[in-house]
Amino acid sequence: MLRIGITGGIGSGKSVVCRLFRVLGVPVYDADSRAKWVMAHDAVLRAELLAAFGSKVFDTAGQLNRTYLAQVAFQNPERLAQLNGLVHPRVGYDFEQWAQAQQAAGASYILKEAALLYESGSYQQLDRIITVFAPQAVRQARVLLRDPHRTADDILAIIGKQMSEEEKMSRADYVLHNDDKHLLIPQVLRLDEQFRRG
Ligand SMILES: CC(C)(COP(=O)(O)OP(=O)(O)OC[C@H]1O[C@@H](n2cnc3c(N)ncnc32)[C@H](O)[C@@H]1O)[C@@H](O)C(=O)NCCC(=O)NCCS
Ligand SMILES: Nc1ncnc2c1ncn2[C@@H]1O[C@H](COP(=O)(O)OP(=O)(O)OP(=O)(O)O)[C@@H](O)[C@H]1O
Repeated sequence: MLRIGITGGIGSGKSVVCRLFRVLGVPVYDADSRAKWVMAHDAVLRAELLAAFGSKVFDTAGQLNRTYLAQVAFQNPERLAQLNGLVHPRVGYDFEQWAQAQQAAGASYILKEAALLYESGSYQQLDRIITVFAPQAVRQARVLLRDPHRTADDILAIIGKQMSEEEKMSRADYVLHNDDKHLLIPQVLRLDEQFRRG
């Protein structure tokens, strides 16, 4: 069973691409949302987050306070490194369990979607990597529409914390162009055919 990673900067269109693969029946692991699930449910990690970031990290209902954590982490490189250091190993473990279950169920290949595949080191758990590319101006415009609570400055701060698109593309095995000039579906179908062949 091939393990394929899919990455790209904020707003590049990873989730949209993964939705297409899901329609084709491919199991997809969404690292960003699994990270949030693990942060909310893993008792050891919750205690570590509380110790590192204080009581505001969870709200009165015990839910992860994402707005607070985004403010702290995306504005301060040391705090972000600390957060990543706590969360990424747990997500790596969670992915490994999930991948083994998919293999046992007979999947021909699986996808792992993550904004930080290279930065977190999790590319090492994968056989091949796809980078989804869109120009920065397009990504910013898309995220402003998708996330009304984020300002242009918030988006720039997040972009500044991610590896450049050029570097991600040069390291990837495949690049999907998700600007307004290329059709996405034919690019996804070509890759799906290739991965099913093994
Ligand atoms: C700080 C948190 C709580 C903010 O949550 P919020 O819902 O506001 O934002 P969201 O998760 O949708 O992130 C927005 C975008 O920022 C980027 N991003 C997320 N985490 C990181 C990070 N650690 N470093 C750089 N960029 C990041 C991604 O492109 C992401 O899609 C959340 O991003 C988080 O828990 N991050 C740490 C865990 C992590 O690294 N997740 C990503 C891969 S496992
Ligand atoms: N080809 C496209 N045409 C129009 N809108 C698009 C296209 N691709 C993505 N979008 C829109 O742009 C926004 C960002 O896409 P998406 O959420 O898939 O990005 P992402 O790479 O998963 O971002 P993040 O790293 O923030 O999770 C979404 O609202 C999505 O619907």
